[in-house]
Amino acid sequence: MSAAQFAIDATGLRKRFGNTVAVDSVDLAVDHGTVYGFLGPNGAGKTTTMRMLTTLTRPSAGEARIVGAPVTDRDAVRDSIGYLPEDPPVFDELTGREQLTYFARLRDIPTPEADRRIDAWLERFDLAGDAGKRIEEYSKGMRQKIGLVQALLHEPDVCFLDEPTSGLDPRAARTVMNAIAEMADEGRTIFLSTHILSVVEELADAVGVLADGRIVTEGAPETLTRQVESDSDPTLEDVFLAVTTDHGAAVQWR
Ligand SMILES: Nc1ncnc2c1ncn2[C@@H]1O[C@H](COP(=O)(O)OP(=O)(O)OP(=O)(O)O)[C@@H](O)[C@H]1O
Repeated sequence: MSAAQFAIDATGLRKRFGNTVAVDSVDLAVDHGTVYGFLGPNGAGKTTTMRMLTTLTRPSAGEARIVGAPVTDRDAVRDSIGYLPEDPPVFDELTGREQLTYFARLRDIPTPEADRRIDAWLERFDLAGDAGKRIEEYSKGMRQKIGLVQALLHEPDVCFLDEPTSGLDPRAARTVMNAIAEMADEGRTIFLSTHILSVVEELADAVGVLADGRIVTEGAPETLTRQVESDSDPTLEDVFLAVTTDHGAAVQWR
């Protein structure tokens, strides 16, 4: 593990598309070996932030580092990160196994080790029997599983996961959640963006809520829920509603 203080750190991160400020000024300091839940309404700027942190979009201003390496230096960051985007990049004409083998080559994983990891993941995700089918024949959930495996195959220090349980049946979603918890136990860092708050409630050590391109609240889930007034036991949903709307909310921020 690197000597960098944080797995992810960002200062004043900003992205403008023409007249649209997608990400305004985001500061982050995510500890090694933790799960960071990244929440926010549709259009808040979560994907754009993740694309900047994974070197896919260049920031308009500000800085970010992954395990100490600047995100503007793709070669320095590449091996440390894995990214599951909302629509995983897969080739319809390849089989599931071919897709993963192709990705393993791109990541320079030696073949025997790649085969071992691919077999283990396919087994874990109940995909072993379909590994020889072309991806065009896969269901949404099967594609999602392939996308997730290819994000994790090189065992990166920092994983960015956009809706990792989207489209998955409850058993597969549970497998993914267990895998995320295991990765954090191994010292990896997971930056988890999802609208499924129960997933964040279960897994996240810290939560940041983005609205209009800015982090409007951040902290441990139990710290955030303590700050919200609700008739029943406050949840992250109450926190989300309180900090992302200033009118009509059933809950109030203390
Ligand atoms: N390539 C682009 N060109 C122009 N505007 C963009 C581009 N990408 C994103 N935006 C805009 O930036 C803002 C933030 O979008 P982004 O996709 O980051 O939000 P999000 O929080 O991931 O939303 P969702 O939860 O719906 O996935 C939106 O207003 C969006 O229209």
